[in-house]
Amino acid sequence: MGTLVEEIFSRRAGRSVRAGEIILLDVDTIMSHDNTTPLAIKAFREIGKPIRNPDQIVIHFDHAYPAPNLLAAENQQKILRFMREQGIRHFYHHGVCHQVMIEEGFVRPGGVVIGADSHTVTYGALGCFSTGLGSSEIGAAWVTGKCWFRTPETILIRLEGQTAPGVYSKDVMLYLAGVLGMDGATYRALEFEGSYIRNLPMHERLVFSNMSVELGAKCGLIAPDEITLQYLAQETRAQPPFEVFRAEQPRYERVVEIDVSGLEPQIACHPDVDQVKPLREVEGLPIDEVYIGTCTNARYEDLEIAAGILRGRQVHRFTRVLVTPASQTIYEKAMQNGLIEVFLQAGCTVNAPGCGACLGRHGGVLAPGERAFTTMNRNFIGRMGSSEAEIYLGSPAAAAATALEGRITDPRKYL
Ligand SMILES: CC(C)[C@H](C(=O)O)[C@@H](O)C(=O)O
Ligand code: SF4
Repeated sequence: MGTLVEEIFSRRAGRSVRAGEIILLDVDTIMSHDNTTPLAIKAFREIGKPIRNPDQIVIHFDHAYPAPNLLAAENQQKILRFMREQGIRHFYHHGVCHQVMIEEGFVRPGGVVIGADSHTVTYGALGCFSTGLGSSEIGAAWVTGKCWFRTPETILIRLEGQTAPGVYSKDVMLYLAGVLGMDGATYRALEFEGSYIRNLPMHERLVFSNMSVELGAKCGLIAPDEITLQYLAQETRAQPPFEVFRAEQPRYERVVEIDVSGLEPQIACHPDVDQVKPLREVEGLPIDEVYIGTCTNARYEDLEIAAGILRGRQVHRFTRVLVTPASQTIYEKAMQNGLIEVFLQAGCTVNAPGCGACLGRHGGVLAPGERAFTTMNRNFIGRMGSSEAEIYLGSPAAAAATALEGRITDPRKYL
């Protein structure tokens, strides 16, 4: 009984848990990656106790992979040695950690997953409580297999209606970021529901959970349903049976209702994710780099939408257009279905799956004065390289249209 997060915590604890309560829970999986594992190892060594269960631990190389410099190479070498020493088998270098976690079946409705990465919240779209933690907390969880949480209060986001052509879940989420603001959900659980969500395919639902942390949320949950179960069966290695549950007589701290029917394509402007406007208002702004990638919007369907716009056309001569599929599986499917060919023929650069240009360390770093349009989730100053660069966020369709014109372009023009 209660909100989705109370429901998940109660099931796990075997008794009724309510918002505000601090609770110690067994976790299913503990995730970290090339960027955060070294500090977790340090914390683990300081604790000086053995790993409870190496099979609970999943480590990814994705943030700067293949290593773009000596420091990254040495860190990855150190992690590989640690995994061998500790018998950690779940190691992936097959794309952005969050996408791979889902594909490989580590994410289940009712599950509890922690990760040394803020976008661990992504798994909430499958009804899994998941949240990002600091590396030392992760090192401690390796030893105990547990983690403490303060059960968050919940803000319900009720989304009704149907979006117009050219408007995607990314536009709706950006609009919500504009409404709530960057600290609008600090340490709250977000719960997404309504007729829009119920009809939404999983790849679009994932955008809401993924970007929940941009509003400060501890998690972003969607109740598991038929769409969830089908997705788990068809797109992941997760093994049934799966728990299906919903919020029962929930008490919400706040309810935000949005009718998505009237929305047009949105854009988050430099330098914050809540600087959101209808994209039309900044149309024509010149763009040096377009980046279609990340754990937010580089799934197969995102690439398909972008390719649909780029097919048979050429991207602007002086705009770098980078496409980085979220995972190897997505890359492979995109290749089999001719999408990679479309990107290459249009003049895009297709990068190895992973975080790519997102962190500003490799794969498309921005120079001072450059301006990027990307499908990412963050656009704060310095995110993609120079602190004098600007970043704008939008949907894959808007990114593709912008790539063609070399300036911010309304995707509806190319539908
Ligand atoms: C490097 C990592 C800790 C970071 C995060 O936690 O989110 C990164 O993935 C990001 O998106 O900024
Ligand atoms: S793709 Fe970007 S936002 Fe996602 S985990 Fe990687 S660095 Fe973080």
